[in-house]
Amino acid sequence: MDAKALKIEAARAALGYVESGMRLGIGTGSTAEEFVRLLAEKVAAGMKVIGVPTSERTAALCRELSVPLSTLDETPELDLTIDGADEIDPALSLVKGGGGALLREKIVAAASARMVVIADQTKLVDALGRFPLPIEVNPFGLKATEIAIAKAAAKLGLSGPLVLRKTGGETFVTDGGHFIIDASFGRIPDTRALSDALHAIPGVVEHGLFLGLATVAVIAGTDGVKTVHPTR
Ligand SMILES: O=C[C@H](O)[C@H](O)[C@H](O)COP(=O)(O)O
Repeated sequence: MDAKALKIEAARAALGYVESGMRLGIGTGSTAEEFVRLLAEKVAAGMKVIGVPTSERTAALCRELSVPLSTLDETPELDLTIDGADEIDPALSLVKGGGGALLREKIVAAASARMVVIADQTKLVDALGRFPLPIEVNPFGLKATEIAIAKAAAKLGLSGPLVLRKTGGETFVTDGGHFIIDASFGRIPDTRALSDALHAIPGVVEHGLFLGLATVAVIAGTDGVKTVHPTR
């Protein structure tokens, strides 16, 4: 089974968490897109849900497939968010933001009673940090913010390249108008300490560590789909 097929299997299994009448946070990325496609089939068959998309990209796909949408301002409390991840550890701490949507994803997940993460088995890790950590920053004072990130990381014994994300040769700009610095720190032993240190930097808007947000992960592998609960 190829990676796309595994993503579809995880997305299909996550549909089991969706009930008619729910207010849904809808994630971003290739796995979340498979979920949107399957959700659209359920909606066409009569399921009543209202979705809050976590990116303009997801919003466009939902509109194309006639999945009813709301905004977080109109619908500020959600029953469930379904989203992908770049890395998932045994506590269900996540790295997200490979697609640049981490800020809206985190706001939506925090407004949801539950968050189901969908992924193929390659996303499971023993410790977060193999995937570069996306850090969303304000364009103002970019260099100063980068220096502050490096200093904060060094205090925690972390170091590595900080790379301003580009796409097609241009600086990548998030839906919120911010930039992303991808931080290759390697293994992050204390994710909470790094999260707190990054939040203390004024130019950092948000980062891609999702701690204590995911309630369950639905992981598709070559031997089937399994449900993972956080080990705390
Ligand atoms: O910003 C993007 C999101 O955090 C995605 O959920 C994450 O990058 C995983 O994406 P994919 O399902 O394409 O691997």
